[in-house]
Amino acid sequence: MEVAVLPMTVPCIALTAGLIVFVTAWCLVLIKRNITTTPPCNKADARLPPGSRGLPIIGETLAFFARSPSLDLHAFFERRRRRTNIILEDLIVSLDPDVNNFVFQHEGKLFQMWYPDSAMKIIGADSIVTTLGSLYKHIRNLVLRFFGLENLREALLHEVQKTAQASLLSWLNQPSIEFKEAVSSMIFSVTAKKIISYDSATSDGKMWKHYDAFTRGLLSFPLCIPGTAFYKCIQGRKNVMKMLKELLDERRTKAGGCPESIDFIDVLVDELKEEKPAMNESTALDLVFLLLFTSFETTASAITVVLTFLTNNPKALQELTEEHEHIQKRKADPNSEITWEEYKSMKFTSHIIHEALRLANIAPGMFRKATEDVQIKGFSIPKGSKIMICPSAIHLDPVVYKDPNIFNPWRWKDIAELVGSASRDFMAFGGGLRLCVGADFAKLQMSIFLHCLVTKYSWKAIKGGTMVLSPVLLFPEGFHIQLLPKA
Ligand code: HEM
Repeated sequence: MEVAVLPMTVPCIALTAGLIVFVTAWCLVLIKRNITTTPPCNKADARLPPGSRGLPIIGETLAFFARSPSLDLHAFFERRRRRTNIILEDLIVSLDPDVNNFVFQHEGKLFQMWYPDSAMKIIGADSIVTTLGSLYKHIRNLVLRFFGLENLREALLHEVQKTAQASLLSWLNQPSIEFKEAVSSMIFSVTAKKIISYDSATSDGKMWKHYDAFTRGLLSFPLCIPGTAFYKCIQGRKNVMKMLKELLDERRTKAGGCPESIDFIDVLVDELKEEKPAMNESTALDLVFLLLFTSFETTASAITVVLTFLTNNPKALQELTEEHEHIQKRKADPNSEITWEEYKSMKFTSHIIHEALRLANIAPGMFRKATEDVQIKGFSIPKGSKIMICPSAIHLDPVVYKDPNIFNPWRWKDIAELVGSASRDFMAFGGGLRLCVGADFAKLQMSIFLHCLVTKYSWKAIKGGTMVLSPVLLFPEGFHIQLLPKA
């Protein structure tokens, strides 16, 4: 057993897969795949997790950031998986599924969400991430009014389908499109319409441009001086926030619109107008900023991963296509929209999505803080310790998933259907109380997009498509494809 204390700069995909954050922190790395189960111990007997300090100042930063040329477990984690090795002071990196599960199960009691200050600078100091207790529940319910199952069924199913069809058609005559960029913009137009009534056809594209600058800078070195990508990222956020503030002020002075055209920002304006508002303006604006961002960046990455796997797996593509052609054939009117029941019948599609998310580990780390002294498996985690939960350890565990590095959507046929998008062995959307609020929406968008794609089109890979972990998922050369009409 050893203790690893790492002063390091940690990039993490914070909330969702898209929230890539640079963090400068002193970290203790706890990583342990095979911690021996010890009998319940007295607090006095419990040991701090073992590990080792890295180099002075930089700790194990370089190893953590090193680019891994595949989706296999990142070398930084793999090395530690074989050791009994926990954290210590500020950051415990947990690769242990029992510990991960324990933390999720005790959310709000023994642990609470925590992200480092530098991450909060990017996602907003008053974001949903920092909210706790009844305010958190209130905000989560507000978000679910727009992105929960009822609204998915009543409104978003239709809107997602319409947008996917129009986007695919617009890509058809182009010699090459960078797929992730194109999908990001498509998704942004759906979610931004719901959140701020953004109309991609009439907009001047400024907000999308600022978000784009923000996203590109997220993976850069956090040096905030003019000219650097990180500086542009921060400027991108400032510009978006300015636009959102102007929009909020404008809506405040307007009389209420008709119920059908109410968007998320209208709901927030009503909240702020209350005599004792549950949230303040800053919380409202940070929420809108985060929702807009997470909703497109994460899902676009996920769809790109799916397309990459399908390109290299003709058998999976064929079974997927058959599933959707079957749905199409059973329709009385082939041009009618996908119904909720048809969407729910897309079983193989959901296997593809879960398999891609399992392998891609779009959100490689989730951060929590211990609010009490906690004993887990014979180790002591002192109150105030910060923990990074790493789902890739379980997603790539050969005991849980046979041949874990192989894309095998068929394995999901033997796995019990997930209740609420997560299980002890599947944490792509997190777990516990803080489970991703957009999980159902993301899966719906992916499924409907795939339906529209495989029933009408085929594609040819032109360039790129390589996926690497750094430790966040990257497409260093993008993924350029040509969309073709189906033969
Ligand atoms: C494939 C797509 C997505 C993935 C892989 C993903 C992943 C995640 C993960 C792992 C978390 C938990 C973070 C933590 O526990 O620290 C999370 C939280 C969150 N996600 Fe997603 N997400 C996706 C799509 C979306 C979408 C479409 C939305 C917006 C509609 C969204 C909004 C959020 C929000 C607001 C939270 C914070 C929830 C809370 O604190 O309770 N995500 N996501």
